[in-house]
Amino acid sequence: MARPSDSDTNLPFPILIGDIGGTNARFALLVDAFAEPRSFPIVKTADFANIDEALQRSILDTTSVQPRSAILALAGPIEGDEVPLTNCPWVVRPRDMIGKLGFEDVVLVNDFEAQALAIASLSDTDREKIGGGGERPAASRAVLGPGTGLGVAGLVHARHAWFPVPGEGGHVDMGPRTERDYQIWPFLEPIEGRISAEQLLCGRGIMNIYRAVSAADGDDPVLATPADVTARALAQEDRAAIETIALFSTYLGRVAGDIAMIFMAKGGVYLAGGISQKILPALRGPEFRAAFEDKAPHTALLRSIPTYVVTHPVAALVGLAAFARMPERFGVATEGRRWKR
Ligand SMILES: Nc1ncnc2c1ncn2[C@@H]1O[C@H](COP(=O)(O)OP(=O)(O)OP(=O)(O)O)[C@@H](O)[C@H]1O
Repeated sequence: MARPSDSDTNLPFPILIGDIGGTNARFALLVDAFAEPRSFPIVKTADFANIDEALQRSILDTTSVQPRSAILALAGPIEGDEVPLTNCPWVVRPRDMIGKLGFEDVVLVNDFEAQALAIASLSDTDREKIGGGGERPAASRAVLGPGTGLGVAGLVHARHAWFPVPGEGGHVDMGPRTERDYQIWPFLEPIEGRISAEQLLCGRGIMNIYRAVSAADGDDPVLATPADVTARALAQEDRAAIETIALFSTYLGRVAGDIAMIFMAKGGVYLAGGISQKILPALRGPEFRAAFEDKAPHTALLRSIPTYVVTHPVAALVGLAAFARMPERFGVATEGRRWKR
């Protein structure tokens, strides 16, 4: 009978690792602690009725290696034996994975916990530095990821290990600060009266800012998707789109600076999520870093903190692979989220 276990011992290889978001699921297989991860094509969650079918058809049917355990990062809170995903109809049932797919051991973690694991070990080829001082290898770090939503996590170094600290930091309050903010704010769409960071800093947030900029100027919004807005902005073709992405960069810098102060993240603040990579040229501009540093009385502190855009295409899998190989390097508690045969 599969039961949640509180044991923190190593998982048996081969280990399947997976990062399952609202839109895409990315998987890789670790045959042993030393081999390079074998990756599989990214699958669309909408193409499969459930995760078991996706694993069977896109992984298990395509390899002779039978994974003995799985570590899956999920976009959603992990509670109980049935875990529904945010923004996707899949429900992950570890007991079914053990009973039907041949796994002996299944661990579930939060998707931003996996992003935090990743930033412990990304090399310079997997990140681009956007300002700030030098590296401090043992200092705390933080990661923010604008994508379908806004994920946030800290990464604390203690007792020779890295401890990921996932939370709901994407839902902190945002307020107007500049004169232009005060013009735009009345037109932003709130949730129950509140403008949270996630109302601005995700795909939906790009549209929220774009429509508010247009409304504040008395213009009709003509662009329909976040990709349209960023494409026009990066091509310097549309005034409202250009301002939208400049404001997005400013607001992302403000929140990133706040998160840096909360975690005292002298080791750096990392921007993950699909959108950071897509607007990288804009993040290299002055707005992001200026807003990040504009934190009197702590301007000098913030100036010293490096910021990075994560450029690795599947960073969460890098984090999960590092954890699978050397769990003792990380303070990841598996109580209540590990199931064994
Ligand atoms: N070129 C683009 N510029 C800005 N935003 C974009 C662009 N293309 C897609 N988006 C938006 O990015 C969001 C998806 O982000 P991302 O790719 O990080 O997904 P995610 O949250 O990791 O999702 P998942 O892991 O569920 O697939 C969507 O809101 C989408 O509208």
